[in-house]
Amino acid sequence: MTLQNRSWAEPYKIKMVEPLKMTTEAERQAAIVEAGYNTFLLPSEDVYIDLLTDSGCGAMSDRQWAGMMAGDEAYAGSANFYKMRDAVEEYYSYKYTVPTHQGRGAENILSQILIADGNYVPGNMYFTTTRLHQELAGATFVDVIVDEAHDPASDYPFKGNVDIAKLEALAKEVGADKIPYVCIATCVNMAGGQPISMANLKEVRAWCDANNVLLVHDMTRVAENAFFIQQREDGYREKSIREIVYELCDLTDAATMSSKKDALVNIGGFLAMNDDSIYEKACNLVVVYEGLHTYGGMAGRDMEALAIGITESVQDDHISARVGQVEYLGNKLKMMGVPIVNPIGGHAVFLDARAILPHIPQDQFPAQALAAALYVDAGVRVMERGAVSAGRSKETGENFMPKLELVRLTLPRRVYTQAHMDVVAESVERVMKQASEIKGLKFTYEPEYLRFFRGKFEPVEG
Ligand SMILES: Cc1ncc(COP(=O)(O)O)c(C=O)c1O
Ligand SMILES: N[C@@H](Cc1ccc(O)cc1)C(=O)O
Repeated sequence: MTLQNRSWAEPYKIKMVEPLKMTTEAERQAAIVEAGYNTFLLPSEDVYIDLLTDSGCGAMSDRQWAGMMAGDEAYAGSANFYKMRDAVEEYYSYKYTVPTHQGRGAENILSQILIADGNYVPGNMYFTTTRLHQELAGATFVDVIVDEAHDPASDYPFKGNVDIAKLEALAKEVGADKIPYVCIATCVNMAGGQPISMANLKEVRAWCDANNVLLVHDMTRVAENAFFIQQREDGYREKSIREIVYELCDLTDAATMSSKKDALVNIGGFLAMNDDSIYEKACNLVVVYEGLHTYGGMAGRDMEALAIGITESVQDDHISARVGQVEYLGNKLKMMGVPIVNPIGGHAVFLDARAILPHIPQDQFPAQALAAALYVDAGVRVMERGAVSAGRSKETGENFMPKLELVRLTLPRRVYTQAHMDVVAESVERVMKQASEIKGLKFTYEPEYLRFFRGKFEPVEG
């Protein structure tokens, strides 16, 4: 893909550094026990290379930091809000923008506006917070992603695609009038950072039009999706990321955004749409949950940084280096024989924990155990994305047992170097060699909502 015969380098240079703390293996062993084998509960000071998430932990540019000084912290009508709103319209096509403190704030408001009790919301695989807000608003989430997305070994280039036959079957079963909207994520997080193709999104759009159903876009990683379209889809090779991002957004009616990812800021999000009646309802609700409709929980300076981040996020050089670094790590792991989700994703490399730890049954959470072992080996923090994340069925209370039992090595944007990636890959290789010594885990504490964030575990003995 981007890695041709010549070497490439990041399109920036480093002008400020944050020292990292090294710890001993004994210290890390004590820290993971204290954290209940949950990497979310580790103090970040005890982490050497932090690949927990790509959310809010990217490096802002000097332009963005300069913009922070131009923060207009007026309670109402901040100049930075108008700049952010204009950037959303110019780059993402949506006419109306409602700021929120982060993505899930937007999900909450949108779900409350569009969902009625007993509705169904189809989507290209679930995301934890998105599904929870849909459920809290009274809907049942239905996965309509293509089957290939559930197979880590499949090389299918657009694993984020919707299987239109699944959408059609749902509408036949429950009635299209019970479907308020189809929820499409670009570069599907839980599928391994896998893109939806433009052609498929157009088909979804046509289906929505034919059935009088809205199309909502979780645009958290839209620029990464655009990069894969540019690389893989006929007719897009000569188009810029900026053009492709705009075209993707323009196919949809409304969007929720966690701007802590692709839009290169440390905090913030928004809800955006073209329909003025939805906008009016969103303005009514945002004042209840987030703040006035011109700040929605964001400081003026953060809205300024976001407006600038949007422009940087769609630059071709930026995005090819960003996805290129993920590819570099993924290819290195592949060469070492580590089983990972194929194709390599946009924001992360996903390890196939089932294949690495075949001796641990899924109800003993192999991905959680692997994430903990990786931390102990070299201080690299990663995240479980399997049965713990999937939670329990709201109907039966049973644990979901997803086909994908993964560990996610997530790359913050513009933060680490290739040397960090080498250290990470070597650690994964070392842990894999000792895989048979890793034990399964059981819950000692299970929170009611989004249990993966704060749950605690201990090893299953025997
Ligand atoms: C695909 C996707 N949607 C929504 C969210 C929610 O965003 P936030 O963490 O900003 O609330 C996230 C990350 O959490 C995400 O990765
Ligand atoms: N969206 C962020 C933070 C997050 C992590 C896990 C979640 O299930 C929810 C939110 C991420 O994907 O990394």
